[in-house]
Amino acid sequence: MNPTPPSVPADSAVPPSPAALLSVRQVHKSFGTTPALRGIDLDVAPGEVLAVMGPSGSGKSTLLHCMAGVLPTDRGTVTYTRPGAGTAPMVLSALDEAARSGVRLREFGFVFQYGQLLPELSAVDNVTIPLLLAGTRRRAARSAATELLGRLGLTGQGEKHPGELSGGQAQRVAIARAMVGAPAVLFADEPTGSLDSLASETVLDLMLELVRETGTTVVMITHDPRTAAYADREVIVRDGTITTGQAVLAPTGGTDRGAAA
Ligand SMILES: Nc1ncnc2c1ncn2[C@@H]1O[C@H](COP(=O)(O)OP(=O)(O)OP(=O)(O)O)[C@@H](O)[C@H]1O
Repeated sequence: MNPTPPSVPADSAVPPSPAALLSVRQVHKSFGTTPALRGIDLDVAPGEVLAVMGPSGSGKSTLLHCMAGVLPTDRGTVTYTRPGAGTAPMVLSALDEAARSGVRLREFGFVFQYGQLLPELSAVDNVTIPLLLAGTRRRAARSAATELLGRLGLTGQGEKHPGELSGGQAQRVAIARAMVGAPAVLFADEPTGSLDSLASETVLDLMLELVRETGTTVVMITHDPRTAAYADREVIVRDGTITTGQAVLAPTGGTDRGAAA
């Protein structure tokens, strides 16, 4: 991979933040004639848990997909700086699909609301998939997957298939699968949206404990204020722009709640 040096988009007043792990500047994205994002500026600090809230259709999932390099942007930049000393920022939005896909595989984990586990595989086999794709040997992959499932409260459940698990257990398997490759960023789109409040609490408690321990940065979409309360910071997207919350890090790299929009 050849990291591209960050550049300042012509229509952005604020350059990408050097303190951010992900720095979004003036991102626009339309589907045909439907504008989904209309000039988003957003930073995510390393190790931060960010909640993205907003009404249905406001652009949250599109934003997450642009930040994660799933979707190309129409305009603006998404700059990603891999954690660790001396790593050069890369303009993710300037990479082609193959290069973005490589970054996603190596650096990012994903959890969605539904349907992300392969029903014909056991829980442990679902979790081993990313490791096997990355070239880990089967025995080591199974051992890592079993340990992580245990860490998420699923000791002894590894041989069950997704259809034999409760919704909360299945989401914990999905989190294990997203986290087993030690991603730098976990992107979660309504990770507990299909669960009742008790199961949701268990899943969030375990997920947050794990990401805090590993220092994983989290970008989490949610409609639920109780879920957003788990985050360090919250922004609200309306009509394709961020209308509430501190979107851009203070120049020192810290949070500056006084600068909230
Ligand atoms: N693949 C697509 N094709 C066409 N329009 C799309 C597509 N994806 C999103 N849109 C449109 O873009 C806008 C933003 O959608 P998006 O899914 O990002 O919103 P959201 O805030 O995540 O909504 P929800 O909370 O309901 O999931 C909406 O008008 C939506 O209809």
